[in-house]
Amino acid sequence: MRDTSLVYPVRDDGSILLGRKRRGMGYGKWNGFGGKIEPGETMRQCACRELFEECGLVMAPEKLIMAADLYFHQPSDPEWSHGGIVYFARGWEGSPHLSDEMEPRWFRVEDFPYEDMWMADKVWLPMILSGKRIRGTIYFAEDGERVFDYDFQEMT
Ligand SMILES: COc1nc(N)nc2c1ncn2[C@H]1C[C@H](O)[C@@H](COP(=O)(O)OP(=O)(O)OP(=O)(O)O)O1
Repeated sequence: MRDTSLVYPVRDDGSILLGRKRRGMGYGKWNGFGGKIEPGETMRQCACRELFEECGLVMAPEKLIMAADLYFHQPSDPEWSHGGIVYFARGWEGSPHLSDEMEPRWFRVEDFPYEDMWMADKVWLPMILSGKRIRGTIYFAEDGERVFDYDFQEMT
């Protein structure tokens, strides 16, 4: 699969915008906003395009804050495996709205709905929410859901 972007907008009070996926990969799960990179785009441009398409927020690519460089690896299915660059966003324009792809809602970090998110999020999201910048690989089982291993390094 092509590499992907994933953006978590953060308000001044620390709450974070998640979206419940309304179609496609991760259907029904709460996640950040993002998608597959298109030819000719940088990953930052991809992240801002997807953020706008999925909830209407307008963000300048250079203002995104990179938080993680991940590889979602399913050894049994190389076609599924893909990279994911994760950003925080602050200082966007506009207000989030429902789209064909996402139902947006603000969450306090302590109220994150991990039971309705990708299982692996429980492992790496708390690291970046605590201010670490990480690079690493998450090894998924054949179902593309369960996690059987992971390996992260902190980026300096
Ligand atoms: C497998 O682990 C994952 N965890 C999390 N938290 N997010 C993930 C994982 N794998 C993919 N994602 C993210 C990356 C993207 O933001 C979306 C998937 O993007 P999608 O397939 O919807 O990409 P689009 O380009 O929007 O797709 P179409 O235009 O083809 O519908 O999930």
